Amino acid sequence: MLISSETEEITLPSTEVKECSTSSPVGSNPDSLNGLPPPPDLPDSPSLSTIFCDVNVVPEHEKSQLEQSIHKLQGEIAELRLMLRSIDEKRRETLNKIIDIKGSIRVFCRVRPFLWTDKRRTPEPILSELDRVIVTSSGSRKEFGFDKIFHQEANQDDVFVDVEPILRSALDGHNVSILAYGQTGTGKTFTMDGTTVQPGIVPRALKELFQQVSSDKSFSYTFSMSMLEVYMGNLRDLLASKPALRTNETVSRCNLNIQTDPKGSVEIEGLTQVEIPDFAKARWWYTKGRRARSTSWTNVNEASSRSHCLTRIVISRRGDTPEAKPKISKLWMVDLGGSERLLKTGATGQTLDEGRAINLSLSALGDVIAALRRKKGHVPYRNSKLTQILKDSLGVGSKVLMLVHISPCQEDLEETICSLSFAKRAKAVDSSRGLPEDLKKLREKRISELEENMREVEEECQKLANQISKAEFLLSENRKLYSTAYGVPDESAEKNPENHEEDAKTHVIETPRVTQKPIQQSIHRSLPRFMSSTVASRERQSAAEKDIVTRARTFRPRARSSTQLSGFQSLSFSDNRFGSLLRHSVKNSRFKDTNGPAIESPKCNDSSSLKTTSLSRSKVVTSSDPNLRVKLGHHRRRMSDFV
Ligand SMILES: Nc1ncnc2c1ncn2[C@@H]1O[C@H](COP(=O)(O)OP(=O)(O)OP(=O)(O)O)[C@@H](O)[C@H]1O
Repeated sequence: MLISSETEEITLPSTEVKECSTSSPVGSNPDSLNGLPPPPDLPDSPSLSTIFCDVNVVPEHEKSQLEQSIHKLQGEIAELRLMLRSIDEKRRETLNKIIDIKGSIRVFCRVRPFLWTDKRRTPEPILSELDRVIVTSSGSRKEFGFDKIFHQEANQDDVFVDVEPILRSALDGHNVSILAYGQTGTGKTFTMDGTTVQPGIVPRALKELFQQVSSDKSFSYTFSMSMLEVYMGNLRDLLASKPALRTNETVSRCNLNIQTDPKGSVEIEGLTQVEIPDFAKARWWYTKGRRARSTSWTNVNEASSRSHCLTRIVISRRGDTPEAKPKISKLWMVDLGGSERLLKTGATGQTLDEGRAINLSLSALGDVIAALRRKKGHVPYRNSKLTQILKDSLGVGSKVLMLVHISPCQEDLEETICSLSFAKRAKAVDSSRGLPEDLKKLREKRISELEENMREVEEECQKLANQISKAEFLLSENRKLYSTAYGVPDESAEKNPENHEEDAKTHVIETPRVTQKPIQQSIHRSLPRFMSSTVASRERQSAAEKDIVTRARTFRPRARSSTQLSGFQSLSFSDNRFGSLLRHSVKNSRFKDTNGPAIESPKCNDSSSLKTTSLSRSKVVTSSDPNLRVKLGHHRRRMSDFV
């Protein structure tokens, strides 16, 4: 009768009588599901047809046939989902095994190519091989081993290929940290943010997350994003709505508190957390955060280049049943502050303080990672704000990826050796290096077996996902038809959240702050006592806030500028899996193309940030150290690449 997977495709206005097919409803034929042609690119599929009939001539027995078909399809979809869930479970276990064998803390090294400003000398001091870097300095030779090395010619794609599996882990429910470490100017920001034409890890990861969940039929996911900066031991919210300058809010957003609950989960009080329903919204917020960082850098002088910039994606994964508790995981992507040797730069005053703060926190990070790697009992998380924030995403059950960046230049050699030594410490012990040859071979063999296994399971998952997509399409067409023919409202369409306008809104969730008076009482009621701030800690906080205001005033710019980043405008990754199916069949689909303009999100609440003004490019460098001044000037030029 109405829609068949067997008849030729005929699409007619819904209520006109053109033809009545005598074939059975969609899905009632066993071939309609099991013999589905992969993948379900529906517009080109010859097996589907849409034939609309006049309701007045539809015989009663066909109504029940259609009902049966709908019922059957529902059952088949449920069954397929169950199968997919169990195969997906296998996939997750396999991936976890691979990551565990390779090491849950992986350290990669990326060697920056020579820039036109570099003085190139031969012979070059750095030689990078497959899994080691050899440094030759004044006749001595040092070797540093890594899990992976990206040579000077490696591009952003090459790097992302090795980052991708850890993102899958984040979707599977593990907390994940991706950290870019290295001397100033070695390419940390390039690796994490990238440029318009060469997007880095963060924009690619955002795109990839949405792509991966669009094909995941066994769970539903929601993402939310936060961005913050750690400057001189203080936390600054980068996604907070822009308050008027000099208000208390400006100050309070500069010093957020970190809380840990009894289960060890870390939360940052008052930190803005925005829902990101799609990639377009995600990149809008990310651009906003990046802009806030560069603004702070111009307003409070070198702040952002002398700070750690952290992007957090909170992933909430739900199963089929609404009553099941969602699994929450965190993905941190961190552009660490540049590691400098202060004696060498001869920094003084503010610059010295900043350098010290960064070095202290980096060394605390190194201590934590080394302790975790050695599986030592005590892990010194409390030694810096950075490690306190990342506590639940560095430890047991988490996956850590550190990308150490080095310069290829002779004049940076000492810094390079420091960075490589840091990496060596972080990767000490738990590595295949030092293992006997036969054990190494066994390990490699096991990894390739698991990877092969993983590929098979992924193919299986993909097949099932395709079948579910097809079955869902058939179901929705049958439902539509039923509703048109018999005047019964299509309940599933009403329930579908994709049809809800509300879904398009951006929700800003803010973790409550204990320092805000009206919220304070409820916090005291809801938080365990040990998590509430004490009088002493509040005093410390208000002293720190005053300090920040003083610093901000001291460093008020002579010419204020703001940089508008448009790093994503030319991003275009293709989702070739279901794109055409959904473009043609499902309105308002979550698969829809997200390559919209970068700074455009009319649905976002913060209208102020939508204004794009003509921005001054003048930048002031006020470092107390002449050497550093040159470096920072250089850095600013690099920052302006994003303008
Ligand atoms: N792999 C690369 N390919 C091409 N250019 C690169 C690469 N890595 C870095 N660069 C260039 O080198 C310069 C310095 O890079 P970047 O600003 O990312 O360094 P950084 O380590 O983040 O510095 P800072 O610590 O000061 O923030 C930039 O102009 C960047 O475009």
